[in-house]
Amino acid sequence: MIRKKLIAGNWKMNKTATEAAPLAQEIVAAAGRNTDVDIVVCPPFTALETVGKIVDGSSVKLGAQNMHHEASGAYTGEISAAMLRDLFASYVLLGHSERRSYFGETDAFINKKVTASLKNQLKPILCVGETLAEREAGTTLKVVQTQVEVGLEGVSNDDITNVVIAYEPVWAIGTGKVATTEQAQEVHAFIRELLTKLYGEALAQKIRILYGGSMKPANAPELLAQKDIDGGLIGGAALESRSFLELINAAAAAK
Ligand SMILES: O=C(CO)COP(=O)(O)O
Repeated sequence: MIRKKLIAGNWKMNKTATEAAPLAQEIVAAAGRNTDVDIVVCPPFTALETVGKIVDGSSVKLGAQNMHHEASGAYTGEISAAMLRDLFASYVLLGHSERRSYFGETDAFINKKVTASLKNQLKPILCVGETLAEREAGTTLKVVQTQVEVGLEGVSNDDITNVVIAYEPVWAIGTGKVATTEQAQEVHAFIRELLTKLYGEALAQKIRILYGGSMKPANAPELLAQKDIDGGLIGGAALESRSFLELINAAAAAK
């Protein structure tokens, strides 16, 4: 398989630094030498340093959940790419649906972050996905197309293989309602087609497209077996080491 599977845990606004440490230790102890699957944990900013020290030297990589696109300046409450790099983050989630819906992030704004992250050697995980209303209105593919096209504006052929896309249908996030494998594969294949149009077949085949939204050990094997599903972006099931490790094992088995 040309694409190595990637399992990323998005801890969202959960875990103090004190609480994050044992979770990170358990993950490193059980999977820190696993090289079959790329593993990323994305704790809140306040736990980045603690978790970063724990995963250092293991195969578990550190990711942040957001960043600002400017290098520095008067942006109270914000965090720059350089600040993340300084704590040894190598990935950053951008455009998560919770950022889009609660904090008004637009595709154009998210695009600035995508290009800024790449400039700073951070790998962006660009999150896209439709709401329930958009799915019911039949506009899923159109919505996802705009999110991908605008999100990736200005990203060069040299940089695109450092980008990860995460398809997270909003109606499946935290709801226990997972997309069917057909629904997920349809959108993943569509995104791959879009990437092929934008970057050509050879590069598009190298880009990882993750599924997110109520992915659990029980439904992961079937999702991860789909041709264009290259891993998972996990919320709830990433907050407990046992389920997160089961997902890593499911990805290793699916490769
Ligand atoms: O939003 C998600 C990951 O970014 C998915 O969350 P859940 O796995 O809790 O549905």
